[in-house]
Amino acid sequence: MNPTDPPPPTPPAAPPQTPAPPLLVVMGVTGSGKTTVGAALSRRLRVPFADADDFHSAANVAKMSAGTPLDDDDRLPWLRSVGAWLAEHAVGGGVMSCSALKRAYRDVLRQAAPQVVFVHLHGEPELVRRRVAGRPGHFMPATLVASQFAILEPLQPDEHGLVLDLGRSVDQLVQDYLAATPPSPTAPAEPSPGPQGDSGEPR
Ligand SMILES: Nc1ncnc2c1ncn2[C@@H]1O[C@H](COP(=O)(O)OP(=O)(O)O)[C@@H](O)[C@H]1O
Ligand SMILES: O=C(O)[C@H](O)[C@@H](O)[C@H](O)[C@H](O)COP(=O)(O)O
Repeated sequence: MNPTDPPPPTPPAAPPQTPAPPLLVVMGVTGSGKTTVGAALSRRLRVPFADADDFHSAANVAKMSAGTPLDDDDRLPWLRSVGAWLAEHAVGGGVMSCSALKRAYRDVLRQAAPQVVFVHLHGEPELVRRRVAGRPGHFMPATLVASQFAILEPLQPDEHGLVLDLGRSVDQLVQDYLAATPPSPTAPAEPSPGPQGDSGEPR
């Protein structure tokens, strides 16, 4: 190499790692607040929201409306369609509210979207029963709350997720999620929170 030759070009710096947008399943028994909190989280995180209630077959809805709990066979096709939505949103992120009561059900969802994070809203059965009894215009009777707690399997240590206290307000729960989830290194600085808490600003 001639000493007057220009130095070889340096390779371009690697672009900064942009973290994937969150892909969440807000899980828990009927009436735990999945729909309400899931929708608030999706606004805060600026990702699409879906409610697994809307993925049930008419037969499943009729069964629950009549006060009969679903069984594993009823739930499998439903979980597969919920998993398909998660897979479709794996890149852009999303929030799905889905009871996902058993480990095996969450395995179906993880198989479709391995990066999914579960946010379990957990709390007192009596508070949940009161909320379901007071919720207007929903097919789920309060009599099914007990059966949902009976089959609920909490997140296991190897499952990616966190547990939040459903007794807190919706704004508090959004903040609890954000506090438990470290901000990404490339995210802009957090603005000071407004008076209403859930400001809809991206994290
Ligand atoms: N954190 C909360 N604090 C007070 N009420 C809540 C809270 N989350 C949900 N609710 C109310 O409880 C009822 C059940 O909530 P919902 O989101 O429908 O639960 P799920 O989707 O888990 O069945 C609704 O009437 C809702 O307005
Ligand atoms: O697996 C089930 O038994 C159902 O999916 C149930 O868990 C779910 O809770 C109902 O769809 C009612 O809907 P909400 O949970 O929104 O009340």
